[in-house]
This record gives sequence, C-alpha cells and structure tokens, in this order.
Amino acid sequence: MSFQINGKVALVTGGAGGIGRCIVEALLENGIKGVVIADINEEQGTKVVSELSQKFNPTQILYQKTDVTVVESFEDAFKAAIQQFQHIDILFNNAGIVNENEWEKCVQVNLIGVINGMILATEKYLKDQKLGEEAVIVNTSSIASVTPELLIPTYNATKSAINAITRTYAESYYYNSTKIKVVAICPGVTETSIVNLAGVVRPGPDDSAERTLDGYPLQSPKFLADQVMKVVEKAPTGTIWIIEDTKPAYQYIYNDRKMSQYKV
Ligand SMILES: NC(=O)C1=CN([C@@H]2O[C@H](COP(=O)(O)OP(=O)(O)OC[C@H]3O[C@@H](n4cnc5c(N)ncnc54)[C@H](O)[C@@H]3O)[C@@H](O)[C@H]2O)C=CC1
Ligand SMILES: CCCCCC(=O)/C=C/[C@H]1C=CC(=O)[C@@H]1CCCCCCC(=O)O
Repeated sequence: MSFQINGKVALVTGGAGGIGRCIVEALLENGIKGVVIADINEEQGTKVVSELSQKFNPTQILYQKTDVTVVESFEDAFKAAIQQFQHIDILFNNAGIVNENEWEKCVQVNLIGVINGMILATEKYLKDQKLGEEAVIVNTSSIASVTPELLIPTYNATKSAINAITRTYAESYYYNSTKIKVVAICPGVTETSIVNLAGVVRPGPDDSAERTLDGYPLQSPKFLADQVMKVVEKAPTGTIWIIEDTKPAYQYIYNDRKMSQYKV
C-alpha cells in the first residue's frame, strides 16, 4: 500500500539543519498540508521559515523551538502541530550530532531523542491523531550504522541502535494497534554542516584525529530528500534504506542469524 504525502501533516526534528531543511522543502513540494520544524536552533529555525515562506504558503510552515532530549519540549512540538494543523501523520526523527568528546551528548540527542519521538508518536500522537489509515515514522540513521567509521564509535553505536528501534516498532505486535509504518534511512556522506568534524572526533590509538572526508563521495541534501519522499510513499514497514553517492535508495537487508554457517 502506498502512503500519500499530499494533504498530510509532518514534524521534522532538526528541520532547520541541512538534511532536515531539505526534507521540509521536499514535503512542501509534494503537497504536504503543514510542517513543523522542531529544532533547538531558534535563529536558524526562524531563518528557514522566512526563506521557505518566499516560495511556499507561510501558513503551512511552523517553527517550534524543540530540544528532542527533553520529552516535554518534544511533546510541545506535537501539540503545536495539532493546534495549528489539526492532525499529525509523519514524524521525521532526524536531529543528530557527531560529538565524540562529549559522547554522552551524542547519545542524548541521537538515541534518547529518537526514543522520545518513538514513544510520543507510537503511544499517543501518530497513533491517535493521524488523518488517514496509516501514519509514518522515518528515523535518520546513517551508513555508519552498518559500516562503523573509525574515530566516531559512539556515533556509530547510536545509529545502529536506531536501526534496532526501527525494526522493533515495525513488528506487527505494534503495527496492529498503531497503524504506523516505521522505516529508517541511512544517508552516506551528505553536504551539511555535520561533516565539518573538526574537534568532534575521538583521536585514535595513534593520536590521529586527522582523517577527513576526502575520498568519500559527497551527495547533496536535496538529492537525499527527494529519495526520502519515495521511501515515505513506497517503503514497507521495518525496512532500512541506504542513500549514498547520489544513487537511488536501496534496501539494506539484515541476515537471518540462523542461516549463519560459522562455528567456533
Ligand atoms: N550529513 C551527513 O553526512 C549525514 C548525516 N546523517 C544524519 O542526518 C541527520 C541530520 O544531520 P545534518 O542535516 O547532516 O546535520 P546538521 O548539523 O546540518 O543538522 C542537524 C540539526 O539538528 C538540530 N539539533 C541538534 N540537536 C538538537 C536537539 N537536541 N533537538 C532538536 N534539534 C537539534 C541542529 O540545530 C541542526 O539544525 C543527523 O541525524 C545525522 O546524524 C546521517 C548520515 C550522513
Ligand atoms: C571520522 C573520520 C572522518 C570521515 C568520516 C566522516 O566524515 C563521517 C561523517 C559522518 C557524519 C555523519 C555521518 O553519518 C557520517 C558517517 C559516515 C560514515 C562513512 C562510512 C564509509 C564507509 O566505510 O563506507
């Protein structure tokens, strides 16, 4: 069954940043009725609303200052969506940071923030306040969830955990009562401010923090966001989608552990 973006309402965490902002714009291009930009950066959030209001109907775009690590703050963003647009149908759990020197903060934003969103959406807001028969959650993971990158171990761990939570809430045990499709996207290196890793990676055993993005294929956040729209509409629940190197999204398949032939 295909999900229709047209006429729905979405909440995008980290919606003032590179990927989130492009997701907001792609939603507006695809006929979304209303979108809430839920981001901790007020200056950037206000700026994005004013820029997008030049191109789209300003009444469709709402900025709500949100810290995803604080459940009350996250809940206020859902309440703002309902108050302004009457329903809520799509959650993008997209806010994320790289910070290996303050790794607890990385866990707070990337993992606790996503767990807060999952609980609020599946137990209350998307479950009870959707317009159509089905709602959608898109969790922003990373290729680092399946191919751990050196010098960012905590980041890799948070993104692997996002895949696990995605697959759990997609199970029919939850879906039968929530009617929420849950998917994850795993972007490859994408041109945003997050890829400026100066000062946020963990020096390796040889004291090197010199690894850079050189050599990694970079894609634009706009290309990524257009692929994400296809994932929202077409992907089955529980699926994980790699989007890297400006190539169409493809599904990452987990092996069945019972098929493994290796023995100690
Ligand atoms: N750019 C890349 O190469 C890749 C990014 N990702 C993921 O994509 C997502 C978006 O990242 P980018 O757009 O690249 O980074 P970005 O730094 O441009 O945007 C992140 C946004 O999240 C917001 N944010 C940070 N902490 C927050 C909090 N506590 N509550 C609410 N908002 C908060 C920031 O203010 C910012 O607007 C992240 O989850 C990131 O891990 C995944 C793979 C690759
Ligand atoms: C720490 C070394 C710098 C190089 C990697 C990098 O820049 C990481 C970027 C991360 C920013 C957000 C992400 O999700 C990116 C992870 C990229 C993982 C790359 C894995 C590549 C591979 O092995 O195929």
